Amino acid sequence: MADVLTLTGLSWSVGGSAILSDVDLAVGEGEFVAVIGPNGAGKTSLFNLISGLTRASAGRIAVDGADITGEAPHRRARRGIGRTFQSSSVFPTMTVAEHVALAARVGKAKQSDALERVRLTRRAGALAADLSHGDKRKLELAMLLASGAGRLLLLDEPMAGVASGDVPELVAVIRSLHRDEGRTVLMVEHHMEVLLGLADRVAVLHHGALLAVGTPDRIMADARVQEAYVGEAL
Ligand SMILES: Nc1ncnc2c1ncn2[C@@H]1O[C@H](COP(=O)(O)OP(=O)(O)OP(=O)(O)O)[C@@H](O)[C@H]1O
Repeated sequence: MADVLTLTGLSWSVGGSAILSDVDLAVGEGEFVAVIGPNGAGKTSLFNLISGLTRASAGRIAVDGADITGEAPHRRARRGIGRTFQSSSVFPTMTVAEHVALAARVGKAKQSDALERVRLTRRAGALAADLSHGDKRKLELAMLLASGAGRLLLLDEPMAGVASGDVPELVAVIRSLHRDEGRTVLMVEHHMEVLLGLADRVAVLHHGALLAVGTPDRIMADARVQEAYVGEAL
């Protein structure tokens, strides 16, 4: 399995504070890696570095072996890096179909079946403002697919704010993008029960450093991980 994403000694400091320190992680083609860690561990900061929103202070980010550490976000998107954010980013007064059409135009990719693949076709004519949180998440995924930036998906807490009854369907959509379409996924998620059925490996961040990487079962049984989560549910 070739590595799609390779992080080497990746570090990020702000105003003299080290937020991420010396992170080494290789993600294989088609792999699903969950990123967990207590609040403030640096999970979103890691995604910001990979997607190019912030620049690394030290270390290297490579995609398919090419160094992209200093590359602009839009060039990373062209390499297939697609990212979602903790809070939904949709335009309330545009319909679902208009969102996907816009994403397809930006990316010059085919709009085709993006809505079908995220199971949102029946809401094509709805205004984004009228969607449930779960459907907004699906729309964001459809936009990534339509834009062509979905070979390496960075999903930042996609279940946040989603009604518990809608979680299984969203998990099924994400699983299908990974298993059926072979997309590589890096996903921040707090709920281990969600990750157990999805992730090949779990990477644990703690105080900006990578504490452990392993299968979900091994990570749940890891005493160092349990210690890092003292006072928080794992
Ligand atoms: N632009 C910034 N300037 C200063 N400090 C920052 C900045 N961005 C993040 N931080 C700090 O870096 C640390 C890591 O933040 P980050 O959002 O990456 O954590 P997280 O693991 O995603 O947390 P959560 O689970 O709460 O979303 C926090 O202490 C945060 O306050």
